[in-house]
Amino acid sequence: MTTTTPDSALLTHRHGTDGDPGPWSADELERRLRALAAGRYHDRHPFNQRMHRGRLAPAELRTWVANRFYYQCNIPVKDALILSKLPLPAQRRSWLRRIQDHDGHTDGDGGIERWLQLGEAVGLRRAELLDQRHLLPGVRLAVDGYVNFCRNAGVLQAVASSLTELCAPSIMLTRLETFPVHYPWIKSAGLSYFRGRVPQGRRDGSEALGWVRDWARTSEQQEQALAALSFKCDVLWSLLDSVQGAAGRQDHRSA
Ligand SMILES: O=C(O)c1cc(C(=O)O)c2c(n1)C(=O)C(=O)c1cc(C(=O)O)[nH]c1-2
Repeated sequence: MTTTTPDSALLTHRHGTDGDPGPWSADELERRLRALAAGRYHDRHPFNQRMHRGRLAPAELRTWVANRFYYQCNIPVKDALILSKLPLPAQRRSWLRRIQDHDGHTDGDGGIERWLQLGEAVGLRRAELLDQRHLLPGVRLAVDGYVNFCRNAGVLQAVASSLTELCAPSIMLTRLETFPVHYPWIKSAGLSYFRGRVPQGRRDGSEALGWVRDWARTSEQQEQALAALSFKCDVLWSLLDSVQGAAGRQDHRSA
């Protein structure tokens, strides 16, 4: 079992007077959101670290790809829930792009299709991903937890929970650099999901950050935004804890 770095100081510590600390400036809120994400992001998880150092066996990579598929499938679902909470046409138009990025405009494109191609490149048949036969209970719980969070939370918290995307482009670039070196058996075409997410993640992360800066004006709202991001870091971390646990059991069987 691995744990995330506790960072309750980021959630609570304020400089103020007379017991009424007052809200942070938008820049200070952004600094705290970025610091929280940088300290708790799943690029620090031992499973991702092993992946990026080329230490995963093909079966472990397949377990990760098959399980992450459930996350991929649910991203547009949670984005539809968020879209339904956005009050303005321009905001909904903009958020709609995220759903299209994953679902595509036709059957043959979009992020979910590209993840299926990644699956094929690591040796998984499409049917194996689509029928969820490899889905681990802990991964289902973590992803369903994220979707339900976005269903039940207010729009500020739901949008703030997507802010892990501030860190996602860099993890995509790490995979694009390290996979060809460490896993040359994976065809380059299979990595197109990661290529596509670099500009998409940058665009989405900065849009969501701008909205959160704008909306989180009170101390309570700012703390809600930080707590939402903290929760999302836990979702990603738990997902990898489950995948790592299953990979350990695979090792045990083959030992
Ligand atoms: O592979 C990753 O490490 C990673 C992380 C994240 C993230 O940080 O939430 C996302 C993605 N990938 C991703 O591909 C993606 O489409 C995505 C959408 C979101 C979101 O919360 O809206 N996060 C992520």
